[in-house]
Amino acid sequence: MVQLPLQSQTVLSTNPYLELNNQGEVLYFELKKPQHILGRDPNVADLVVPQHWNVVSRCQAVLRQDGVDYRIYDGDGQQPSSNKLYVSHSLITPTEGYYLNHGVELQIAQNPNQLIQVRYFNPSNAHSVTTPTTYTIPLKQRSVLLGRDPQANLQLDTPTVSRRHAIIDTDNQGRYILRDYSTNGVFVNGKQVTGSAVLTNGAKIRIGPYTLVVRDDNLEILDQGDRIRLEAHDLILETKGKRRLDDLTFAIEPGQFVALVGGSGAGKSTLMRTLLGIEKITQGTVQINGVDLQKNFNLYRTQIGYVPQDDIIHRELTVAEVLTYAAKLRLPPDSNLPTVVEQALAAIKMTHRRHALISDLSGGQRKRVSIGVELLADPKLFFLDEPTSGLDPGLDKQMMQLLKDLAHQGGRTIILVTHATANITECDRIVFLGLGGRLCYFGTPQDALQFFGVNDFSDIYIKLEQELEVVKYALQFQQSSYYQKYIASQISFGNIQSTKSFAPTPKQISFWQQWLLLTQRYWQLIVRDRVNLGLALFTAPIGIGLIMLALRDKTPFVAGDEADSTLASLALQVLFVFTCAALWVGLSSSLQEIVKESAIYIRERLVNLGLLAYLASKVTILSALAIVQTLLMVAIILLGFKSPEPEIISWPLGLGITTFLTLLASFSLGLLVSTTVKNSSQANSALPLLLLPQIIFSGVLFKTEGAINKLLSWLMVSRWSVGAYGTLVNVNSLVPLPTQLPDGSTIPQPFKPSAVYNATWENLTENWGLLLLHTSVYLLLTLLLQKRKDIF
Ligand SMILES: Nc1ncnc2c1ncn2[C@@H]1O[C@H](COP(=O)(O)OP(=O)(O)OP(=O)(O)O)[C@@H](O)[C@H]1O
Repeated sequence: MVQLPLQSQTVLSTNPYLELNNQGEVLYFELKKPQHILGRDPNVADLVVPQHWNVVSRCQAVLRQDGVDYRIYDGDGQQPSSNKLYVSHSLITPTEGYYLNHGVELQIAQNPNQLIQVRYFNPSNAHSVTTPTTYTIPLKQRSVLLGRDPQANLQLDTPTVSRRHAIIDTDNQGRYILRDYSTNGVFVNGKQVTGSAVLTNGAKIRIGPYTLVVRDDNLEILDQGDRIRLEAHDLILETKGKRRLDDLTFAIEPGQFVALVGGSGAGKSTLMRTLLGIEKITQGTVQINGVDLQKNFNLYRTQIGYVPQDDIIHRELTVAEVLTYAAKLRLPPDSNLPTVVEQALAAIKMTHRRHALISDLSGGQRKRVSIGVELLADPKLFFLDEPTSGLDPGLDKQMMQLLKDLAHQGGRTIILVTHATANITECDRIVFLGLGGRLCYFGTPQDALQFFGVNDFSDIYIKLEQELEVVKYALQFQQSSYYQKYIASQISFGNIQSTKSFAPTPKQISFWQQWLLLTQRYWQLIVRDRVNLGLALFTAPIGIGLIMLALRDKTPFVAGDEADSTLASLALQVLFVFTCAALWVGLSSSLQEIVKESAIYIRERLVNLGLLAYLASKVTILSALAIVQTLLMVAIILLGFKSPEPEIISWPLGLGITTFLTLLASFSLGLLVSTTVKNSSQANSALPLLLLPQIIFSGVLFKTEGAINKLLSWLMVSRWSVGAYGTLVNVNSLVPLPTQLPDGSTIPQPFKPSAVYNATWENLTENWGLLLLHTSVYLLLTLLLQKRKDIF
């Protein structure tokens, strides 16, 4: 919060007066009478604004003297005005009005490109100063630093703002130039600044939640963004002809705690995703402080908190580690991370459990940590999808109270989906949806009981089981006094222009920073899961050790003194086991790796996670794992089997490269499957299905004859892996010379030499090249499929 002494404008007299600022055009009105009317129509109003100020209604507001000051009412004191009157984005009603103190600032309309600032001054009662919400600093002839730094000329103290976020200088033509040095970016007139931007008079600058405006030679805070009002206008969502949201209109005031309730399939989650800006709507708008959310999602993506139904935390980390990684990923690198993490821990009342592993926490505590992750960025608009599901009644109550406190004490607007109604009275408003996304009620929980004529909330669910009843109540609600009170009088029907949309290119910490962070986190997750790590490292060596036992003193890769017609087949079988072992461990180490954290990925991607950095961190750690797996496999093979004579390349080196490339291709295939399956159990079921064709079409157990079989074998990692091993061992050379029978014929050999195993460089590099090609194609497909999951 910026708190500075009021920089008052020209004082006209000692009488109270209003200052109206319409995008830089300023008017003053002295207040002398017991009642004044502000408006555009001279027949109605005595404080008349010019006709082209069409944001102002014909009768915009009534001011009635109240002691030495005035109280202001929206519209004519009975009917609201079109664009409404707000104080810090909270609606001022026609009937209750708002008491004016010296220095207070109101707005007509909300959209920063349209709104008119109204300031009230009373020089004779200036001691009752309220903290002014506006702060102006001069820009002329100096360098102005904007940021979180206490030394900044304009301190913007919120976690998503960098210490030195941007600097405004004057160039030699007298123009103001803004340079962006931040992590989360600067938007000027809705466009993201790349490097620098010229600021013209009236330019709107967005930095984190703040909206600033250049007025003449000053920079003014137009909105601190710490209070968010949300309006849904005529929301309709249809999918394949089926209506999922049916013309919903309502407004949620800053700091309200709101529950979306209704029967299963009524559309609660759909509505939440729509309000959150991540579900495309067929018709209607969602406005955040008067700005169309869907068209300006990037402006708000770091300002909105969202806790989906699934936990968005890794179970292998401790509470403090989860919060620290999330803070490093989401906040500017110059943030005071320990303090931010401490504050989040305190807000979720988990300071005492900071070192506990997430897997050791209860469901309610895990949910609290997910909430803590979102609180790091101090969002003023917060969505939660069923945060109390699975909690016992006591925990349900604690969670609802925690959320209520976060809303009321932190000034946050909190919207949650819930099925639990035991503590619904903690909410300020409930949105009751019926089948087909119909609005059956909007208002306080207490009035809901009256409207439906019941004593218990669960009875409302029973009443709304039948679609006919839903239609009846939706209509009844529209005609009720509750609709007038909670919706009609709260909605602004002004002509709201939507600000220009722009390409969604959120700025994020650099690729390398994200990669390093994600790699560190992934490494920690892998080493914490000791059992899986042990299986990943030792399964293949154990498998190979078992073959050694089975073969006893046979040397499959080296021909003995006596001709053995089965030796080549045996060598190929053993090499095939190497391939299968590498395939098995490669696939099983990677199949779960994307799907198991898909909820976390989707949430982090929505904030600022880079897809390339994410996949690169997976490939880095899995490659490191593959190197260790390779070393172990090579070591056991060298120990257990007599090495063949090197023909092209040394056996240990060739063995190592082939094993590593097989592992690389296998884990890439695993990642590809992990990105396509829906859940972890599908990933597990996929393993045999993936291995079977690799075994059948490897060319070892069956000859790959015919075009289709050949093509299929080309698509198998196993074919190229066993091809490379066979080339290194020179399997063809293990076939003894055919024994001639007295009649001149020869005894048929069990193994016919194949061109696939020709011991040449070309053959070896072709096999390795194809393994690399498989790897590249799988990773590219993984990237594309993962990209397709993006909401924007
Ligand atoms: N992606 C989608 N495409 C088409 N229809 C969908 C989609 N997602 C949900 N629906 C349908 O929209 C309706 C509302 O679903 P939604 O999940 O929003 O309901 P809900 O009230 O949150 O239900 P629950 O309480 O069971 O979670 C349902 O009929 C559902 O089948």
